[in-house]
Amino acid sequence: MLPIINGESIKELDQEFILSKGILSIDLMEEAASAFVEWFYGIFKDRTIKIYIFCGPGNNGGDGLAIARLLSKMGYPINVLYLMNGKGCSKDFQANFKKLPKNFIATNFENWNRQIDHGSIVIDAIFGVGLSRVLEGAISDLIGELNNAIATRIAIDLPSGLPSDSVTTGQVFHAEHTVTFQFPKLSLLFPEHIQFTGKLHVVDIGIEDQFLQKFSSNTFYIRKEDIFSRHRYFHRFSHKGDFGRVLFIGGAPGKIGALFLSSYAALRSGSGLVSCAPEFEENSSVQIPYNEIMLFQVKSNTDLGNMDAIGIGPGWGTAIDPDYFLSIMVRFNKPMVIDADAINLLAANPFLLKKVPKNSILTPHLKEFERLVGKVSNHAERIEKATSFAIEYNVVVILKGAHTLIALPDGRKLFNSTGNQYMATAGSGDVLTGMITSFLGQGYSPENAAICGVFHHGLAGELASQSKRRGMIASDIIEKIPNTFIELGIE
Ligand SMILES: NC(=O)C1=CN([C@@H]2O[C@H](COP(=O)(O)OP(=O)(O)OC[C@H]3O[C@@H](n4cnc5c(N)ncnc54)[C@H](OP(=O)(O)O)[C@@H]3O)[C@@H](O)[C@H]2O)[C@H](O)CC1
Ligand SMILES: [K+]
Repeated sequence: MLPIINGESIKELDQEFILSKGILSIDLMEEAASAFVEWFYGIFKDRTIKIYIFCGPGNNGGDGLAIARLLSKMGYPINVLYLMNGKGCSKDFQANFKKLPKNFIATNFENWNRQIDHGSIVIDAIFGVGLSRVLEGAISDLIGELNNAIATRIAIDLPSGLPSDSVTTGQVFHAEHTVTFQFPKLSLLFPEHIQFTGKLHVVDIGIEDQFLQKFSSNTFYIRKEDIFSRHRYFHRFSHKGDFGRVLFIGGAPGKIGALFLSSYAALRSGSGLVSCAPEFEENSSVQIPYNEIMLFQVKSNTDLGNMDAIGIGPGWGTAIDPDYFLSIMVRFNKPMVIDADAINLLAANPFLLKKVPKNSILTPHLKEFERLVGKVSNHAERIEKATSFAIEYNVVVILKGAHTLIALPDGRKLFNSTGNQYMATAGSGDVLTGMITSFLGQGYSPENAAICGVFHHGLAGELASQSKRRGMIASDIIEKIPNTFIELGIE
């Protein structure tokens, strides 16, 4: 997985990397600029579009100058506006400034006529990971102006004003696209920063994962290439029992749809045998809308041990006796997936928390999470609380949202890269519970079930939204689960 390095260690990382490769820091800057330009040309093919590049005094500004040179060579009309500070500019900024072609328009921003043509592109190369304080005065005003311009805004590495690892308190550039180098900076993954980050693109500048690993051992970004090896593979003699026997418990009257969504998602994720136990009076008649799903009675059936995995909570309601939940955990006594009303039950009855089977997977949305751990004021605090909760109770915590966080019991934090805003729809979480439970039942470790479940869920949402956009519903996500296996080459 791709390590995420904190802002303070990035300078040290760059130094060590260039030393180990026998290259100069300006070579790495050139690599970064080329990676940006390759991304840029993939999207903005019209070479008559006017581009303004705002360059700060440090290496982020140096990137901007190198990009200006490369884009101008390709024929794009470029305007460079540079900002000096009292201490002068970085060495690589100066070197790239000298490399600008002779006929190039580069203006000190103090002499700028403050005009941005409508429909042009504004590239923010003012500050990156070297931001040392909140923006003030003329720079803050400039960012405010750029945010009001009728233009497409693109940030290089980080939107200016955004600290790398914490929540911002000041003025920040509002990017439509952020193109970040090698790995996402942590703050780009915070939901409160989505308005600044826009669409996030991570571009490779040639620093290998093994090299990055030396600078971060506990925070990672999950990419497509991390998934293949985490799956189990079956052969033509595999029996339906090999694909797991899973049970879903939940679905009180009026909320039974949640239980069916989880169950159906498990079938589409490859489970061999799927049963569901709705919270109805025993022997009352319940119509299951899918022929492949069996009905199961939990209360009269003492033996839960022949289930490979249990997903509990979707639509369970608020009237559940905590001792009943306890009896299920004790009878099953293996990792289970705990969601929705089952999480609320844990929060309301802390004695139950200590009884949760080790390595179980909890999948709270942000409100359910607060019920478990108390109020949190921002995402940085939420990440810390999820991590300590996972360690304390020896469970996997999946904090659902943009860039879903998987907090593992050994303290590692994994951020997901798939999914989009259209997935914020009723039942989307129930689908995720179904998928994770399915993988757990197919014999995956809790860690791999969580990673594969979260990644495939986001990918299924991306695929479904291609034709459905904001009209996408949870069942559409389920229908695309099989395509995610095809897309990733999973047998
Ligand atoms: N491996 C990589 O990821 C690479 C990254 N590159 C790019 O380099 C930047 C980081 O460059 P750095 O020079 O360390 O920092 P910045 O350019 O972001 O900013 C430093 C200058 O900005 C001044 N500063 C900082 N905060 C403020 C502020 N609030 N107001 C005014 N001025 C500010 C700072 O001045 P100080 O007074 O704080 O010293 C510096 O002058 C990274 O983000 C990438 O874009 C490389 O190109 C290649 C590899
Ligand atoms: K920037």
